[in-house]
Amino acid sequence: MKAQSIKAIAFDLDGTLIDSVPDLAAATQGMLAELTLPLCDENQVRSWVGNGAAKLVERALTFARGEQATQADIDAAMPLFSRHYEVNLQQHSRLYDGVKSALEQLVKLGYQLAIVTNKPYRFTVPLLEAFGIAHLFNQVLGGDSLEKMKPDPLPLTHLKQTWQLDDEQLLMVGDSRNDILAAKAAGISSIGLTYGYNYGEDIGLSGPTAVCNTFSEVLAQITDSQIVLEQ
Ligand SMILES: O=C(O)COP(=O)(O)O
Ligand SMILES: [Mg+2]
Repeated sequence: MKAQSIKAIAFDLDGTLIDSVPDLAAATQGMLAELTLPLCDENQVRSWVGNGAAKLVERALTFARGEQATQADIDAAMPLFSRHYEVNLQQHSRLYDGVKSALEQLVKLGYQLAIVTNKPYRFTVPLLEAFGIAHLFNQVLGGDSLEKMKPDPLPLTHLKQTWQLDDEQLLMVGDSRNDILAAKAAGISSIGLTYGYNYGEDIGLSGPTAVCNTFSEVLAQITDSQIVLEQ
């Protein structure tokens, strides 16, 4: 499959465009403190991100209680986490280097861009707006926008249907095995980034079509006609 056939790109958010762990960690700490449970550290939170906010809360509670959190625990803690996170979405988070200019360049070149994140939708749009990149995306899918989230292919197959794209016309770019697994299950190519969060695991082990170390390399991969993405 050639890079030239790509028309649309689905970007993951946390660990791909935005280093969001500092604020996710602060919200997790705030939640644990309110529940008078032992606190965790930022590195632990980094290893818990990837399957949406409810899963992060479940992993934090399981750690703090020393036993598997029940659904009732999670349901009770979720509003606390959400309250802390929504007022501090971008206190300490930052866009990774080169992200904004590369996205602007891709839009200029005529690519359609989407966000396909496992983060709940209500946190996703304000975060994109806060960083001044919301207008660059034609579609934003949060982890709760459809019935299933990554690694299920549903958000990507939904995008293919909505935009009437063939498999080789859509590319997924992400930092987690969930992004790569979703892309594979949807039958599309993927670029795996090495700098994000992937449960401490090498993204190459998930078998993305290509691996990039920086966001600028992603732009080069997509726009450099020399480079062929082999499916
Ligand atoms: O919220 C998460 O757990 C991960 O979000 P992401 O899919 O944007 O990496
Ligand atoms: Mg991610």
